[in-house]
Amino acid sequence: AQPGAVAPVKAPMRNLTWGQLNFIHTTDTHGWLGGHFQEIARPQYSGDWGDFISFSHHMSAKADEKGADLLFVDTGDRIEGNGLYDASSPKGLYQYDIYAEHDVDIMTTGNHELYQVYSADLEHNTTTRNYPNNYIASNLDYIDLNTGDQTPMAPRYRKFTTKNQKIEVLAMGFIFDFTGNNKNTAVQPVRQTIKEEWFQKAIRERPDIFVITGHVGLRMEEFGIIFTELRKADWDTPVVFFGGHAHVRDARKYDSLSIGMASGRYMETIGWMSVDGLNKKNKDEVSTQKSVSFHRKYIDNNLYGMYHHTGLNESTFPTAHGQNVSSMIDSARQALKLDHKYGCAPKNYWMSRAKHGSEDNLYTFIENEVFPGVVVNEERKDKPRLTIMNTGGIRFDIFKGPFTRDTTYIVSPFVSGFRYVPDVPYKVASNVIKLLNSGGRILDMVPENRFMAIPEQMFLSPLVSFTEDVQDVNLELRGEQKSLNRLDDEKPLIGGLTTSDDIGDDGDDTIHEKLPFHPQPNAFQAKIAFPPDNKDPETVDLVFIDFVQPWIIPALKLSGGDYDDKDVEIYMEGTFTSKLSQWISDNWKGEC
Ligand SMILES: O=c1ccn([C@@H]2O[C@H](COP(=O)(O)O)[C@@H](O)[C@H]2O)c(=O)[nH]1
Repeated sequence: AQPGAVAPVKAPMRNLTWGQLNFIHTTDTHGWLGGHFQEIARPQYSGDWGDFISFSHHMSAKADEKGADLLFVDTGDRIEGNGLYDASSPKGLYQYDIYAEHDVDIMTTGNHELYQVYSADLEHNTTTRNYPNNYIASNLDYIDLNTGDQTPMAPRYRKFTTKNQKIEVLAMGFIFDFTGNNKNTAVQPVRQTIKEEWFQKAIRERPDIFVITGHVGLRMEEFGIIFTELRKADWDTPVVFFGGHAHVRDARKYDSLSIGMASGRYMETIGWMSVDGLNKKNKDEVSTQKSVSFHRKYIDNNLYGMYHHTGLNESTFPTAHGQNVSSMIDSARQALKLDHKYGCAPKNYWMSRAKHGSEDNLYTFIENEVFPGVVVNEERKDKPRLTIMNTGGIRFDIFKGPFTRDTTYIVSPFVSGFRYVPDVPYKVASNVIKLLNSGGRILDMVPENRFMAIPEQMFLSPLVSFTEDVQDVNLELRGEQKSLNRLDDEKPLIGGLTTSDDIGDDGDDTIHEKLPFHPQPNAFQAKIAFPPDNKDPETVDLVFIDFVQPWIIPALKLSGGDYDDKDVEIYMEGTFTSKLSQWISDNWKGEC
């Protein structure tokens, strides 16, 4: 763990089940290779990439002892969302080398690798080269902007035989039907990919198991499309899907021989999947087992759990390699001055643990405090303005205490700036936020409204429930101190991730108290420089974060405003991220 990391708390644990073929899955790590080592309220996620490397080493040795196999899968979004990636110039200066210390057997791309030309270039020039035999790009091409050449980012699929059990694996790696990628990549919609000759050939290869990985939420349609097509060609080969993107722990049953799992976000979760009863086809050592069983677990990323699952302890667990990687992270953090303090947060501000509109809600805080302080164009400062941002642009809670350079990128990693449409009739402008927050989509050709929201809410499992509308008293203590109605409840449970998936409620390796989860709107809005008499202004400047422009123009049109992209201008210089750290420096000057 990183120096000064919060110590994980002793907690009731569930054990892992091993099978013939086992997987460790990471996804949506978003640069959190240092782990959540300063998060006092949730100490159960404080392991770092070095601990994970030691854990991986011991689990591989265990697999060898058992004569079983263990494969490592990563399903993308390795970047954006933490100072370790975002604070360097250029971005990712330290991230790629630290990440590459881990051996991955099957790797895919996420949407975050593709938003910027620069990061897609790095994926092509660095990550695919770090993992030449493991990176798979079933529906993604790279475009060389100098020559115009379009080639697969990596092989479309991969077939290999495992070390111990000699299981033949056919692996693919997808990204969801993403349209926000930059000009140096091309994403092929999954419905088209399944018609490709290579895909039709691959699904007829009769391996012992298909491993379909992808930066795809399990409740999105893409895996379902692939599964249906695969089953038309092969009705009985087991299939395991590994997904991501939605930032949740989840598992889905496709049929009795198939399962999918997703393993959360931000290095909070290490996914575990074991498969047993595999029938090795056309080989001498034919297994006679007839039914396949799957076991999934969501491992909290901390040393307490890693000791538990490996049977090791503080002195026997760390490997020299793991310790070296922890030091690499520490050195990078020092070089990037990630602990540099901009100010002291006077209290906690929550994205989903508090209702929108309440004083503990982070979006409400930005609406009421930050936007009025920073959204100013000196030449138009007296003009009333509405300022709109999408909730998905804010990535993490703010905790009471130091607000650092790292916190800035954790809360707001993106490079979005402010644009505006000047002098919009108030009747038209004030309708926009209502349309952005309505269900469905504004127009057929723009992405669905929910793509503005936080990933955790974009594709909800029917099993997820929101917190009932109760008084939010002592919110910051909830989940950390309250005990659950358990028979052995002498010790209170620690607040953390609790999962209900298609398999049941026993997926989390650590038993936690459930934390509140309130639904948030797709976008939020601040009214700035409005007339003091509460009268509606005639016209306003409609200011918005550039990410939401694809929704703003159609919403204006639908509200009766005849605007298009040509009417949009830069409102002021600077990104939301830089404005946020400036506001914190100016306003949170206390001691902590
Ligand atoms: O520039 C950006 C990029 C993304 N977002 C928000 O993030 C989600 C996607 O998050 P994942 O981590 O890929 O799941 C996107 O839908 C937006 O809500 C953003 O605001 N700005």
